[in-house]
Amino acid sequence: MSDLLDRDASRGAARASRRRFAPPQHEDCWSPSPVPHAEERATGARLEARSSSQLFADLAASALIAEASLTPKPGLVDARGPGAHADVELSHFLASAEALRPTFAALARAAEGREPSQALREELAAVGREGEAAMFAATGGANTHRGAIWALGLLVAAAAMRPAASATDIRETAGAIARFEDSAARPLDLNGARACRAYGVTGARGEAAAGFPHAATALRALRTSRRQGAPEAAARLDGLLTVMATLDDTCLLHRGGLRALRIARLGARAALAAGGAGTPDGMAAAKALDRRLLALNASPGGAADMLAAALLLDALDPKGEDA
Ligand SMILES: CC(C)(COP(=O)(O)OP(=O)(O)OC[C@H]1O[C@@H](n2cnc3c(N)ncnc32)[C@H](O)[C@@H]1O)[C@@H](O)C(=O)NCCC(=O)NCCS
Ligand SMILES: Nc1ncnc2c1ncn2[C@@H]1O[C@H](COP(=O)(O)OP(=O)(O)OP(=O)(O)O)[C@@H](O)[C@H]1O
Repeated sequence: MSDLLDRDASRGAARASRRRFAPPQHEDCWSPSPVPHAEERATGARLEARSSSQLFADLAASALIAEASLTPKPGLVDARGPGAHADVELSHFLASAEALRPTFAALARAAEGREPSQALREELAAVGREGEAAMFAATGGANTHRGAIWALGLLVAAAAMRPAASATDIRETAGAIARFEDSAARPLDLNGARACRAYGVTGARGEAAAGFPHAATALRALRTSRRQGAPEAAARLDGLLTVMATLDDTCLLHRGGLRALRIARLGARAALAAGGAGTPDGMAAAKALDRRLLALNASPGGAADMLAAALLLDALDPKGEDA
């Protein structure tokens, strides 16, 4: 895919000119990401043998690093620069992912041997909020991963409760936890909640309560593109685009309203219809979408979280036929 990109633009020039689909500065932006690959991924048996909170935490952190490092991505922070975000770049995302390992391990420990319940939901929420504090400490106050702590945190907890379960079982268990109310939640008026009220969507909470259907969508798209021979980076970008095509992403809504959501959806569909990220036409369409999102200062952060969730599920259930 890299030969589809403008080879001569430097990252700085690309940022200045907003031509963000320039080639990554380092070729390793396109090399396989830290998410374990087939032979390295935990098989069901190995997962059981190594069933430890640290394994789950490492898989979750690897998924976050892989998502952030995937380059290019429309509107999002990646190895080329901050995308539509003023206050963060890739180094913040990498530092945040590292800082969150203890949080994911603690979530897994808290969930081991448990069933979904109100008490568990509230224990996980307390750990999740500590994770948010660790993220803000690591990034100097920037929100790199709040949505991702929520989604991957619930999935890690579910995976710890159901060792060697399928991706579908893990998603459904995570949904069952999310459907309990957290009575200790402070009434924070966050951007996502405001967008949910303003536009009548259910956002990150609704996605979780439904068992993360868009993580399933991303995983199916990722595996389909791999089967069709797409390079790994293109398959991951196809996963992201497929989620963008349908998700009610409150990150897009709060930054750019319905117009941004509509542009993101139509642009993602156009890139997929043109053949996806592994083809010249698909990449050209993704490149056009990136320019439009940057002009709107809009970023599909929720879709990025669903890609990270899919990469985690892929590592937890590498041989799964289902998603
Ligand atoms: C539920 C959370 C994400 C708050 O969400 P809210 O929508 O109110 O606000 P906020 O703007 O912070 O987060 C929204 C983020 O979710 C992601 N997102 C946006 N839209 C979607 C969507 N449709 N689907 C999935 N994720 C989405 C984006 O990253 C976005 O930035 C979360 O911060 C929370 O409640 N944390 C408390 C800790 C907790 O309960 N943890 C549980 C165990 S991990
Ligand atoms: N590569 C990425 N680039 C940007 N956002 C991402 C990326 N990966 C995941 N995200 C998600 O996007 C969310 C950040 O969205 P956003 O910047 O809109 O946050 P905010 O703090 O609500 O808003 P604002 O920055 O506009 O004040 C994070 O919570 C994170 O989970």
